[in-house]
Amino acid sequence: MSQPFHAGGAANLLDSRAQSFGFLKTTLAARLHELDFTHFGSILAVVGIVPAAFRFFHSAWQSAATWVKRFFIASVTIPPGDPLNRSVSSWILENVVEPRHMRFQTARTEVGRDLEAGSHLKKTPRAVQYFPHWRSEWFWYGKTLFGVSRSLDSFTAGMQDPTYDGVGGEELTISCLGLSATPIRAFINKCREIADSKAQFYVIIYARDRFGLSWKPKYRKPLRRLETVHFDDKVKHNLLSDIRNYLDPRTKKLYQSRSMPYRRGYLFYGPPGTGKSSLSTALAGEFGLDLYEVKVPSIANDGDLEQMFQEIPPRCIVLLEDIDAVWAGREQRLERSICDSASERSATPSISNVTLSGLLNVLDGVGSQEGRLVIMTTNKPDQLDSALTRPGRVDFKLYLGNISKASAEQMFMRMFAPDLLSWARQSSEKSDSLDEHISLEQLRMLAARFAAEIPEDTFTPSQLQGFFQSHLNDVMQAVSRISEWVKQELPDRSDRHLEVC
Ligand SMILES: Nc1ncnc2c1ncn2[C@@H]1O[C@H](COP(=O)(O)OP(=O)(O)OP(=O)(O)O)[C@@H](O)[C@H]1O
Repeated sequence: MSQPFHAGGAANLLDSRAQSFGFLKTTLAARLHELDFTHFGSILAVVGIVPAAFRFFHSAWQSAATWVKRFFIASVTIPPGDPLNRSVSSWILENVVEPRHMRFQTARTEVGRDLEAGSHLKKTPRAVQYFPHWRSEWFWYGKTLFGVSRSLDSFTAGMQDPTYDGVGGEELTISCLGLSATPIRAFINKCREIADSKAQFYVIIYARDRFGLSWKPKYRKPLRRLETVHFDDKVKHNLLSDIRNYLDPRTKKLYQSRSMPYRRGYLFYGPPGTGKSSLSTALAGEFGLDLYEVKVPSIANDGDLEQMFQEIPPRCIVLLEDIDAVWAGREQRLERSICDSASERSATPSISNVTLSGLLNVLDGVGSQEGRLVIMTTNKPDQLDSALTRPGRVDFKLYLGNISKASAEQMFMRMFAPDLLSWARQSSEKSDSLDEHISLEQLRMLAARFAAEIPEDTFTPSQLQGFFQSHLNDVMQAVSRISEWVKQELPDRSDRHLEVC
């Protein structure tokens, strides 16, 4: 049943509201009567003066700061992208910015890393990276107070490049109180020493930035020891002594005193997956050199190539990978891009306008720099122009081929020997399981048994690496399954060979 409507209740409510408004009205009227309007004038005058006073103090502060800067502050500015910038920025991040737990941060989705927690899901959530958003900081180093400021103009643009890790890409200015920049130089040197001592465990690979305007450190790869790249020991020894001799400062003087250009070129050739790139990176680590990756097909013209080479420092490795592919198929690609419709054309990979003579010119032309080590790699050495491989441009040719029995044995030891340590630890914890673990001597015997199954010069090292990847957890299984794997792979190889023919 519906409730009856009581008009009396509503009327009471209206009455009580009317009473309270009346009370407010009378109180306000009484207060306004008491007010002296001359006070309003003073309040307005004070309020009007505040901005003017603020402007005055602000400009006084700025002039004082400029004056102090001019006479009492020394500063050093480091341009963005310079390796020194990275060294100093890393120190400041680690020792000043991160401990202060900045409240302002920049976040972006990390490329190439998924959150492991979600790996059971079909669509794995991607990890998020956070970067402190700092502009200027003060800090003590020893007994000196330093200031550091960072120009953030390029920071947001740099963040759009997934390979940029937020370190070293912005102009830095370090300052300190005093009339000399010596304390800043000492500080910068210290940062460099620390960075160098850390970098000895990494190879830094430089590549052109997205716009092709400057060199940027693209990857920091953990050092790969030369022992992990398997090929003929004698050839390896010759290669190493050749490079060691070239990098010796006495060789430079000898070359210069005899008016010979101080350059050395290397050509690594052989089938795909035989270690040409791996060897280049391992050599950079062995000799403590940075590696500059030159991708000729993505360079617009000879002028850009020349500019790139001019910006490469003298002591480093310049790597030109798959050099045969640069001009191969260019005619077909050109034809295709002329015939294709506009939309299809935009999807066609860009065609390099770099000419062979442009490349020869940067390698050993009149204006080319000296002291570098140029490595070219190719799968098809016979397709290279003889001008590119003549002595002076290529001084050492190295063939990397299929794996030998000896190298297969070394590879086996490399795959399983690191486990010896953990086996030893486990066996000391559980004395009853001692028999299950293998000694170094036993492992050597297994390696010999394994290598005996591998036909000489038949499989590429990367093929064998693929086999190890699926048997890493069980050394005995690796030995027992290898003959079966060889049988499986061999017919495949002959089929493929027939197809190619
Ligand atoms: N000689 C080798 N010793 C050890 N590992 C090797 C060797 N050759 C290849 N590998 C392994 O195989 C993989 C591919 O090697 P890499 O890229 O160096 O070969 P590549 O000859 O440069 O191939 P491509 O010509 O296709 O560029 C790497 O993971 C590497 O560890």
